[in-house]
Amino acid sequence: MNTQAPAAAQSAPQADAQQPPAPQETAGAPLLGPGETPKIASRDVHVHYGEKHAIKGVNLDIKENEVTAFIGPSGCGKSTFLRCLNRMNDTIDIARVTGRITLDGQDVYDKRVDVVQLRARVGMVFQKPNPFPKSIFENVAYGPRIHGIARGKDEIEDIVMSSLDRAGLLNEVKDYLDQPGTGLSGGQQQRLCIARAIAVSPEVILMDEPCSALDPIATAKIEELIDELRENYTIVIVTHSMQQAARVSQRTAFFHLGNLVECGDTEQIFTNPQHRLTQGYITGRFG
Ligand SMILES: Nc1ncnc2c1ncn2[C@@H]1O[C@H](COP(=O)(O)OP(=O)(O)OP(=O)(O)O)[C@@H](O)[C@H]1O
Repeated sequence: MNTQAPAAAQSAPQADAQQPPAPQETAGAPLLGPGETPKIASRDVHVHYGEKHAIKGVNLDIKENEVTAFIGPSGCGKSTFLRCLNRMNDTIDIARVTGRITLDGQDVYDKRVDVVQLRARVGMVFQKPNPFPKSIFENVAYGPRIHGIARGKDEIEDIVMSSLDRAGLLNEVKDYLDQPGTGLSGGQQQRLCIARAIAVSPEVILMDEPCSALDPIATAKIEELIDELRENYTIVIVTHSMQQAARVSQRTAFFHLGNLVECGDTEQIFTNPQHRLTQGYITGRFG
């Protein structure tokens, strides 16, 4: 597989605002330069749901220890592409993924890949907080137990405490660890889900609109947390909020009708987009 940036992607053309670009015409810098190694690399990735062509030849590199935001109008394929990165689309019968996605250079769609292990390395946090119907402690302990990450009681307890701490939740719940996770507020439940993802030592955390069900205060806490987490994890976030993308991400990828239209430094995308479709979206001309 050719891993060089397509020439058109390097030269960042100005395309017709009415027409979605062909995949090779992605503006900005979707691929890293020579000498830079992506954590995740996608090459010519297409997704079909039956007849529906939802993702059209996406070439994109995701940098390590950065937050990459996926933005774009509803239905443009952000969540579909996110789900390709840890094979969550495998759970959708009619979804067909082609192309190549690598994690640290290894093909995640290789038949020998253990999908359960892959999803431990590339964890996911969903739009609606979805704690298990178990205690706060058990929500976090479950993953390390089934993955055999921790053996003794003390080791499990250490992981639970440090995961809750990293997710910024420990102080609020330390006296109620045996209470049901579902009894927490929405924002706390989402931080519990982040703690649950962290507990299995992922390298990448995918977040699909993690704040859409939360109030502004809970949202601010999650955004702060995302900023702290990027020191140790690679984060990819789908968001409908351009303000959120601008606040939390270092790189932003703009999708439209299944195409990756433009990708670049978040500041550049929001202040000096190269593609007229990106400009139209961020200035609110469509969405
Ligand atoms: N399970 C599915 N079965 C069939 N079609 C689907 C499925 N999931 C998504 N699609 C279609 O694929 C396209 C991309 O959807 P996707 O949810 O990835 O977009 P999105 O940009 O994340 O949208 P939103 O911002 O509204 O969440 C849409 O046309 C959608 O209807």
